[in-house]
Amino acid sequence: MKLLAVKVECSHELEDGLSFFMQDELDAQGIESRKRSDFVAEGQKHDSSLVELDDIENLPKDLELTAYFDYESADKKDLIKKIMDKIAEMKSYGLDTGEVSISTKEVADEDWNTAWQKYYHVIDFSRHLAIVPEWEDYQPAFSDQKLIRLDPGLAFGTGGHTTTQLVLLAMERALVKPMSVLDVGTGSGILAIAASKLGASQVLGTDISDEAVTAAKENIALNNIDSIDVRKANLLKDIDEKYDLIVANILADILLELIPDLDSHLNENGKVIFSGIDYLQLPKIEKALAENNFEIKMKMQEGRWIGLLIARKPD
Ligand SMILES: C[S@@+](CC[C@H](N)C(=O)[O-])C[C@H]1O[C@@H](n2cnc3c(N)ncnc32)[C@H](O)[C@@H]1O
Repeated sequence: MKLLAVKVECSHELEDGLSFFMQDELDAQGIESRKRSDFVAEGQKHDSSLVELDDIENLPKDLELTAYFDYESADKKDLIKKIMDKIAEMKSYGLDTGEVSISTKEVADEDWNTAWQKYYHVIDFSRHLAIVPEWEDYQPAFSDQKLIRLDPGLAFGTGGHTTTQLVLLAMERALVKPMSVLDVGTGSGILAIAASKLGASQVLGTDISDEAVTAAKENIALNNIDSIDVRKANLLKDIDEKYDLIVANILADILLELIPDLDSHLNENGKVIFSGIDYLQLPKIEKALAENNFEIKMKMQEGRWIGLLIARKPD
């Protein structure tokens, strides 16, 4: 599928309002935000940093928001006009817009998937887990720290993205015994592999994308694990089994489709971990969960991303 990428360079003061507008009113399929201040903060971390400042090409002047639209149905001129009008409206509220420029380009879907993966180094994520690119050496900080070896290829999931890390954190909390785990939207397979390394008894990873299924299988083999299956599937359709833990790091609108099918795929006392939720989209997810008899046991936020640990409401 071809995508139209619309890049808006402006002041960081517009980030929330403009992201919300492009996602909710212009129907962007995804939004990537590059903010100078984030890179500077990452660059100041010690040697476990996810991003080396010196490696960054085209460090943004302030904020770069890139929204991705379906190429076939997008009307480029109309989108630009609506974005410019919105920026003018935000200026009239007294926001500093900075120096605004808008550019567009056509990209293959894969370019979007790999956009996160440019700066990929060892991530010594926690006491229990480190994520190690296939081509790098790493000496575990603890003798029993588990290594997730990865070559994400074209699939999403290097471990560097906040949304993935929120699931890893919640999984460390939730996996208190050898559980069966379903990883919906497995991408590179990172969460399925992490679940297995954290002691899951049996894991299924699914994805709608052929590239992801291939990448996940390769990464599972790289980690010498034989208790993980990978299957192409659209959310929970065509999945018959029940699981103790279901994890899904997918954008909020797709999670909304998944919620009604959760109950029939969860064992008794089963748990669910969601990530990929922009904080502006959280109310929709909270409402849908409540309507389907689920409650939020733990809520995590990093930047604008929300991760949730969820369970059935008690009877
Ligand atoms: C944000 S990535 C998450 C990858 C990995 N699990 C992680 O946490 O880093 C979302 C993944 O969901 C997959 N996906 C999107 N829509 C889907 C659907 N309807 N059913 C299954 N997978 C889907 C995408 O192909 C992509 O690999």
